[in-house]
Parts: sequence; C-alpha cells; structure tokens
Amino acid sequence: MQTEESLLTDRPGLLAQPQAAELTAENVVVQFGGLAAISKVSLTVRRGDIFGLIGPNGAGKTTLVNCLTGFQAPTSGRVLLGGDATSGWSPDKFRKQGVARTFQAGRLFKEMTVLENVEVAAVGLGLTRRAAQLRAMALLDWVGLAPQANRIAGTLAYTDERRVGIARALILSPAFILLDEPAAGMSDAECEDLIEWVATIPDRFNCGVLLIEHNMRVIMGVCDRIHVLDGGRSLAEGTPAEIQENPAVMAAYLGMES
Ligand SMILES: Nc1ncnc2c1ncn2[C@@H]1O[C@H](COP(=O)(O)OP(=O)(O)OP(=O)(O)O)[C@@H](O)[C@H]1O
Repeated sequence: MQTEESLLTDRPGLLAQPQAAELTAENVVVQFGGLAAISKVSLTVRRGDIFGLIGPNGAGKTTLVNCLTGFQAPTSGRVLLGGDATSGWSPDKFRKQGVARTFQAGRLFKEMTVLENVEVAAVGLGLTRRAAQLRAMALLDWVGLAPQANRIAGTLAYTDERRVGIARALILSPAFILLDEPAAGMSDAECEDLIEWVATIPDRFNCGVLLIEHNMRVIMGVCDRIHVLDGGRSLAEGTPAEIQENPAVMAAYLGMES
C-alpha cells in the first residue's frame, strides 16, 4: 500500500531515475532570422534551488526555457543536464529525463476533466491508468484542486488552470521544473498562497525550480538566485538583495510594475 507522500514524490522504476544535479545553458544563442532572441546566455539551475529568470517583455525568457526543455534548438551553444549534452533531444526525452515545464497559456485539454489532464501526463510517462489516477489525485490534493477533480478543465478559472499545469508538470517527481509565469493574473492573496507552496517544491520533490515571473513580490519572496535578461542578453545574476540593488537592473525595469 502506497502512502500519500510516496504517491506524490517517488519515481516508479519504469522511468529513468533523474540524478542530474544541474541543468545548464552554456553560451546559448537563438537567432530568429535577423533577430537575436538570445545572445550567448549561460546559467545553471541547481537541484534544490529556486532560480528566478526575469526581464522585461521580449527579453528572451520563454525562448530560453524552450531551449532548456527541447522545444527550441539553440542556434549555437549547449544545454547540459547533469553534464550530459542534450543536443537533438525532443521535449518528450527531456521530460523522461526529469525536466518538466508549464506554459504561459495553460495548454490543458479543455474537454477533459481536471483529473484526466494530470492523469494523461503520467500515462504518457508509462504508468498504467490506475497508477496514473492515484498519483494525479495525490497531486491535485497537494495543489488544492482535489474538489475540482471531476470538473471539465475548460470551465476552470484561469488561476486554477495554472495549478493544474503545475500538478501535471510535477507528476512522477521531475528533477527540474520550469514554471512560466505561474502568478500571471493572480490576486495578491493568490500570489501569497503561490509563494508558500512553490517554496516547498524543492524539498518536497527533491528538484530544482526555474521560475519566470513578472511579479516581483513572488520572485523576491521565493528565489535563491535570480538571473536577469534584457534584449536577449544577460544583464545580471545574484541573490534577490543583490538584484534589487543593481543599477542596470533598476534601469531596465524603470516604469515596470513591481
Ligand atoms: N518563434 C519565434 N519566431 C520569431 N521571433 C520570436 C519567436 N519566439 C519569440 N520571438 C521573439 O524573440 C524575442 C524574445 O521573445 P520571448 O517570448 O522569449 O520573450 P519573453 O522574455 O518570454 O517575453 P514575455 O515576458 O513577453 O513573455 C521577442 O522579440 C519575440 O518577439
């Protein structure tokens, strides 16, 4: 009999056991025609850390996350998972090796139930329907959506869609989870709630978190380190205190909502 906790966090033997301690971008360049969306960016997300990725609109945050998850091939440079080159890996391979993500637009299957949305992710990773359902329920409980499990996903509030996306990404306990603007559209109270449970992810799931977020309260409240992009280039990296005092960062954010 499995406990609630093991349903949340263990990894069945059919998956590669993700051992990687670091997810690294090394001199990554992404060129879209004449536009350099990412210019020689290097950063490392460590298992156990919450690593913030911030920057004004169009800075290249999502493009970089796409590179770190196999949705975009770098024009040059490399992405390394625990020291292994990932060149040519599909998003599915990244996921099976323990790198999961959410999307800005929830990308839920709108006609399916909330539970089925999470369940299919586990079935896609090789679990039986029954095992997938047990784990999906445990995760929905953890994100506070168990009472909505049988609701059609297309009828959910926008903020609850985010929670389903996070539950789906956390299924089978990835080594790294990349969250793309989870707080967008949330009220202050919902943000506080988000900060509280995102802060527990590294220890609970033994994973590293990369967090893209415009909401500075969320970023400063929860991150161990923060990397700032501007116009596709790295502007700064440091602790929340260092980033808040960095004049170049303040200049890039002048006029932005805090
Ligand atoms: N598939 C694409 N083809 C062409 N240009 C693209 C593509 N994807 C992104 N871009 C451009 O690359 C730049 C970086 O975009 P990206 O979405 O990565 O920024 P972002 O920091 O995530 O922005 P936001 O905060 O608004 O989500 C932008 O100028 C964008 O228009």
